[in-house]
Amino acid sequence: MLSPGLALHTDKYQINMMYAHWINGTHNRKAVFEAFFRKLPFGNGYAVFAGLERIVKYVEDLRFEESDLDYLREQEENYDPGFLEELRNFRFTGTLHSVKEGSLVFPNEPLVRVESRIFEAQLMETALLNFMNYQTLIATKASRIRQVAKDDLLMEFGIRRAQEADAALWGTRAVYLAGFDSTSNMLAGKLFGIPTAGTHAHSWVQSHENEEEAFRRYAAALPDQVTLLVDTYDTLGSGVPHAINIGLEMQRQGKRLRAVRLDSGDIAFLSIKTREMLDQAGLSDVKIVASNDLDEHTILSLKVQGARVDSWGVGTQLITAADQPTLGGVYKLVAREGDDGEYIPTIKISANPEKVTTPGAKDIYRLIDRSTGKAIADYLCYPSETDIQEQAPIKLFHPSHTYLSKLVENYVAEPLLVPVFVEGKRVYQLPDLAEIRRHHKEQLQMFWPEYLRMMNPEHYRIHLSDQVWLTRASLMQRYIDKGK
Ligand SMILES: Nc1ncnc2c1ncn2[C@@H]1O[C@H](COP(=O)(O)OP(=O)(O)OP(=O)(O)O)[C@@H](O)[C@H]1O
Ligand SMILES: O=P(O)(O)OC[C@H]1O[C@H](OP(=O)(O)OP(=O)(O)O)[C@H](O)[C@@H]1O
Ligand SMILES: O=C(O)c1cccnc1
Repeated sequence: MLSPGLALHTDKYQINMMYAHWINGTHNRKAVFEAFFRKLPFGNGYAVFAGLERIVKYVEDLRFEESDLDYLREQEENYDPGFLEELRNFRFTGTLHSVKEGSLVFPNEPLVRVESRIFEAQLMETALLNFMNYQTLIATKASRIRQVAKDDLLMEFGIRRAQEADAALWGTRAVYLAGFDSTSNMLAGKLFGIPTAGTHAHSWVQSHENEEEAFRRYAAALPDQVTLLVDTYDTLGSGVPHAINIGLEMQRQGKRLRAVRLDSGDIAFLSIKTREMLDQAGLSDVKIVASNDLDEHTILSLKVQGARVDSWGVGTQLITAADQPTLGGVYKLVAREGDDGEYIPTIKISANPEKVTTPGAKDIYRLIDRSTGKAIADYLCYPSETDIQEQAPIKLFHPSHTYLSKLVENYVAEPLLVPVFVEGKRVYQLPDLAEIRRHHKEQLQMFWPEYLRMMNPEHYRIHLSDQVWLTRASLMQRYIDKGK
């Protein structure tokens, strides 16, 4: 949105491979790639998928502009002019499936599946991962904060500390879809319809001779939304008493001081004292906002300490995912078109068993217990496998200790991947943010609290169908034998 023309928002090696495919005449061969991550961030029990709206817009607008072609021509003299002509006509003509934004997702399950000419699918890897990795990470962080804040108001304050403008904008959207109430980011408010909220800075107080007068003038200017920042000089000695004076003046005028904001010092102690002072002055309806480098850990700790905070302003730690600044999602080739037009499953072998990919284009289903309405496990199978769609009893087995299994019978199987583009045409209506937020809430209700807790959550299982497991095992064996 901020940066038009994203065809070159890619790594050079993608263009190199596109060129090599074109030279070899394999560029029109079909391929299937799947995007997934291997490890949950922040030690959380789930991640919140986000980034689809950005991906959809990217795919729809994916064109090489004349200036892109000029640049490529300058960069690489060896490029055949025919290749650049091919790029000039580049459009996404493939099929893309994706998980819906706001869904709870887990390691090693396909979140986005791209089936198209390898020429197209290869180019898209970089941008698609860039959008999915960042937005999913930030939505997950925000969802964690929502879990500990319970029903308190949550305001996003991060724009100034974000990794530049696009991150502030799309990060804010991710934060909102995962349950924050508002943002201070006006551009995000305008572009995405996110409610905006704000207090005032220390500079407002510093730009006046005295604090009380600064508060009075601010209240006079914006009487319907007054939150006064009380820590510029001395929170309990001057800030809160001055705010109380203004609150009482407003009361006499039939108006209401909304809140005071604490932005330094011991927030537990200061909020408890501030609450007492406000209550004693007859201002029980004035709320307390806290900010200052907060995250889910400090908020939880403050709640345990009995802090009397009604609303939290969270910036730096959230918008930068400071404790884990990347998700590490990958995009792997899982099938390629053979000479006869049939798909051949592909594998990437690794010494680390966790990094061996799962071959073949896969669907993913969430199995929901009919009697409790709660998720049992996610299930990966090939689209050709119909037992899951027919809700037949299904055997779930441990991927490495396959003798450990259980039969699941009374379940509903909800497909997680929905078609977004089919043969180049968008078939998915992007939901608005209100709907995505609703969907995220419904998803949370579908999981037992054990999976949602912030610390040491239960491990939610992803199971492979027999066929997927057998294909993976036989391909691994084939490559191990070849290596001997
Ligand atoms: N009672 C508390 N328990 C745990 N953490 C707290 C408590 N009160 C505040 N914090 C957190 O501790 C950190 C204190 O930050 P810092 O050391 O910058 O102090 P400060 O009081 O903000 O000082 P400054 O005036 O320089 O802003 C912040 O992350 C804040 O959210
Ligand atoms: O700490 P965060 O979670 O990132 O929340 C945003 C911070 O940004 C502001 O501070 P800053 O010092 O930039 O400006 P100020 O003078 O308005 O306090 C605000 O007062 C918060 O402390
Ligand atoms: O509105 C606020 O209080 C605010 C906004 C951005 C950053 N810090 C605070």
